[in-house]
Amino acid sequence: FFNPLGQIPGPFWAKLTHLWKAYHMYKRDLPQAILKAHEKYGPVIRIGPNDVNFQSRDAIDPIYKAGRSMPKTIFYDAFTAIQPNLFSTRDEAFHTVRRRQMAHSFSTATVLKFESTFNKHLDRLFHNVEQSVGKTFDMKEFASCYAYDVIGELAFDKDLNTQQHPSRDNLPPIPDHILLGSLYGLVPSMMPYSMKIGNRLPIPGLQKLLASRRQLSAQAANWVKTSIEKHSEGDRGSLLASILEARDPDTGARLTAEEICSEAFAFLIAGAHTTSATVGFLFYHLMHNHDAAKKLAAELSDNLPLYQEGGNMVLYAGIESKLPYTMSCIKENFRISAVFNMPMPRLVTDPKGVEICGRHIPQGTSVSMLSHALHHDPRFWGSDHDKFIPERWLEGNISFNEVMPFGVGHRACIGRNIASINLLKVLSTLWRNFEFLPQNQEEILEMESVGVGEKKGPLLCMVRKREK
Ligand code: HEM
Repeated sequence: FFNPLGQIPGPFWAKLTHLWKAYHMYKRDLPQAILKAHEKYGPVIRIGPNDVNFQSRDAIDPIYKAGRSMPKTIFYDAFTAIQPNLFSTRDEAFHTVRRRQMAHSFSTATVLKFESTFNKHLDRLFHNVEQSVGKTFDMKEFASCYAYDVIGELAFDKDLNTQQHPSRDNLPPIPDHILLGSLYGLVPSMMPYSMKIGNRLPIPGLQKLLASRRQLSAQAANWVKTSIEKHSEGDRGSLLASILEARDPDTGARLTAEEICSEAFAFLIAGAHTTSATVGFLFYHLMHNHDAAKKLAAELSDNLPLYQEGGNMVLYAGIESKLPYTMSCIKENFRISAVFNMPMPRLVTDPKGVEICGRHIPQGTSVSMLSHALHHDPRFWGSDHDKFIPERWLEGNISFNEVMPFGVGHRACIGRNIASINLLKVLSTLWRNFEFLPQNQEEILEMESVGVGEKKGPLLCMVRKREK
């Protein structure tokens, strides 16, 4: 009766307890549950006792472009692995300095200096796909190993080479780490205790996961230590080397070994699964949409030569403008299957509260948006929002600002250039040289999300090599 959010509709249990979100996160269907709740209750809903979620582009600016007055909420504390890092910190002053310190290392110009790293791993991916001609294989598994190797080498300056024997069993359980963080973070009242309690609960699966997390972070610390030892002044030949050279813009101070380790670890967690899941969805959509696949192949063959192993890899510079249809496939995939699917919560700190979509939201409320819900809003995208239609980006005059796969504002993804370059190179190289065919043309796409969504189950396919 007296709760100022009492008038905002939403699922019954969500108004009473954070466990509604945690339950759906555990079931790996939180994005679908929130979208369904929007379909039932409208664009402004309660997804927790103190959480309001918006499905309207009018909410983007007041939530994500209000700067320091809307910091991240306690949800993100669960993603602090070693020390506070750029992704997880709630301290806006800390964030400003750290982001300025590292921004240069993520600019397009800097990332393109590491293009040979992308090429090396893409060559291995190419080789693995080529070796699979005539067989059925899981493209998701290939993409996971590829993404882990590329992001691992960028973050740690170390060739992890899981593509040598591409198997999910050789990868650390990054999706499980994300699930654990998301579950801990979604029940804020438990946050100060959940990590401590989690360490003591006699649940074998949980203890195995926590042990693998400790092992990965110890390994990461070792890799960073080795890199620091071999680093020489002025060397910016890799992302890690570039970060080792990064300075605090005010004091000129460099990041300490622990700080670098924490950031590098976060790059792996934030960058590897998001990239491989995006590749998985993109290849699924193209394999199940003949027209789009044909147009894509035609554009690529008009503009790019076939890749001969050991020859020259597709170079990023200048290809974006030559490949409008390819770019629209990538954009449409980001829309229809946005992988970053945690509601990105921000805290209202203004004592007067804020006005969002005509609603007064009081101080202390957690407000959020979910890409999946925004990208499937039929009021904006039409009744065919569930269809993969790259043409909407060419004909509809729609701007990429209508979607938010990388977040928005000062906390948006710092790795966006890495992800975009990676995707364009992978898609153009593989689709130019191979025809991908799904094992099951009738398969219906289902997403499962641990906070980052991926196609449920394997992506079984076959390939034919293109001759011209
Ligand atoms: C397709 C790939 C990717 C997607 C869809 C994606 C998506 C996102 C999103 C939506 C956010 C905002 C999160 C929020 O506000 O809660 C974010 C932040 C972030 N991402 Fe990515 N990301 C991708 C790749 C990467 C890569 C490759 C890296 C690093 C190598 C990376 C590092 C980060 C970091 C450090 C942040 C926090 C930025 C800040 O708070 O200043 N991401 N990402």
